[in-house]
Amino acid sequence: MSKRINAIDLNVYYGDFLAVEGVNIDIEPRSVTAFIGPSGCGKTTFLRTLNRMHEVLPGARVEGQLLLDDDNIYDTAVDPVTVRSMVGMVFQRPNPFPTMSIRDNVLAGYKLNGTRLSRSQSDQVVEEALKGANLWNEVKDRLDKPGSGLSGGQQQRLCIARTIAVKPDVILMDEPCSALDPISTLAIEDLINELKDTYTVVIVTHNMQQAARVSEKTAFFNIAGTGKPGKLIEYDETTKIFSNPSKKDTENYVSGRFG
Ligand SMILES: Nc1ncnc2c1ncn2[C@@H]1O[C@H](COP(=O)(O)OP(=O)(O)OP(=O)(O)O)[C@@H](O)[C@H]1O
Repeated sequence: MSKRINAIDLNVYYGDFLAVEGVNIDIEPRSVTAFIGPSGCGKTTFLRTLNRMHEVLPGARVEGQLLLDDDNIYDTAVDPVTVRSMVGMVFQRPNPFPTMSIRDNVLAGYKLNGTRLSRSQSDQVVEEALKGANLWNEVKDRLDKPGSGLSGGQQQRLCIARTIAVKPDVILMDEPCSALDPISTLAIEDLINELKDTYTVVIVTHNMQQAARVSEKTAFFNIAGTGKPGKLIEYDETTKIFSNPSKKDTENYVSGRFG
């Protein structure tokens, strides 16, 4: 279920603009890895290369290799749609399909990839995914009501249920709590802590306390100036990054001296 991610000499472009340069990183399965760094250093751009979402933009491309266990997801024979079913993504703003019921939101991945489930199979998928996202007890009596009727934090957990319903190997989260209140944020952080028992979780966050709370490893990205590419500066145990980083830039950033 959970897979190792290994980026080798990864360069990421928007047209001619090299946005992220030369990333080498080995992300462990069944763990939470946080990406931190100042605005514009390429955290989101790099995250979106991990499930080939980057290339949906015209002119956007990637050089280098991205291995999921031993398979390069950028191999010409690999279908990006398959990659996206193995590597799910949760976005900054909860984005349930507003007119769909809670139940249909959870099942959306199956509908999109054309998998037909019997009523009892789909009941089981819905219950398991909502339990996995710590949302079942709150919604089990209103599964046929629209997903848009939930609170922001519940909607984000519904999006996580939708992601885990298709049984991915990796879950990418791009600032999943930035639109949420502190209580909902804590619920998502607790959930992330549980998800790592089953999945490889990678989270972009601006909140350093959050990175410290949820992740085992942290990757610090930085940018030398406007128009320059973002680079991975330091990648280590989260406790080391926050207490005794090896690089001066990391220390300046985590101690709040810039960014
Ligand atoms: N669609 C795009 N087209 C062209 N350039 C882009 C696009 N999206 C991002 N960029 C550029 O790529 C670089 C990295 O941006 P990215 O959003 O990945 O940074 P980030 O570290 O996630 O920033 P933030 O913390 O502000 O979200 C920036 O210079 C940005 O302007």
